[in-house]
Amino acid sequence: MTSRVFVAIDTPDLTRAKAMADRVHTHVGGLKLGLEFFAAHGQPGAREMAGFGLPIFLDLKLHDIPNTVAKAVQALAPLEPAILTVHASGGRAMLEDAKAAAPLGTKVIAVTMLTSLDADDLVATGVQGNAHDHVVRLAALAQEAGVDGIVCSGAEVAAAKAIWPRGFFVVPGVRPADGPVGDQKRVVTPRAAMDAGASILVIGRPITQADDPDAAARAIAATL
Ligand SMILES: O=c1ccn([C@@H]2O[C@H](COP(=O)(O)O)[C@@H](O)[C@H]2O)c(=O)[nH]1
Repeated sequence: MTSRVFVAIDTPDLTRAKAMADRVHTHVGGLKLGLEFFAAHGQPGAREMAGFGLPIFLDLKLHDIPNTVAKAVQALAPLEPAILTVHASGGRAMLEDAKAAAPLGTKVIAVTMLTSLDADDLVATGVQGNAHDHVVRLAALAQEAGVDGIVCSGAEVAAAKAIWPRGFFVVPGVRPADGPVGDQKRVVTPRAAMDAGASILVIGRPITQADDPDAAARAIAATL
């Protein structure tokens, strides 16, 4: 079965990105390219990474007025990414326009509450309620807007799936038991995220910063 792990290739160094993808590409289901990589290498870099033959997840977390996001999605369309992210908090019209502008084969996925945030961060940013309530509220908005799914932590995925059984659930903030969490605050293990209903997992540093990235990717796959 194809792996449900997308490895986050978070580096501005194209040579390093390609070397990492080369090492792990037989143990993962896709490559996630985010702001760090795309800011450095843009569409030509994404095309080079597509050469590994794995689905490309463009994690650009677009967040602007509807017209600007729709035009950005149109500009990205030639890459035909398997997955493209926007921020759910951009609002319903922005989500609708992003989905309308995306190629048919691209899943548009709305980021709800970043996994690097916790309850205190919600208070500090003026958001009412806890992480669970915030994620479920934004999942409902994303579903109504017609996008394909959401990004949330493994702690909320079961609740989001309960209101959106056919949604596609992307779970980052994944850490093998007792691994360093770094800047992530809402973390779960790969197994727990899958058991809770994740469609795919996004895993970066536990693989890419391991002494032996292929062994780390294989070890994670073995727990799923
Ligand atoms: O809420 C979110 C949304 C996206 N991410 C991205 O996932 C990876 C996680 O990397 P790790 O090294 O496994 O922490 C990274 O590219 C983030 O931009 C997220 O972590 N949380």
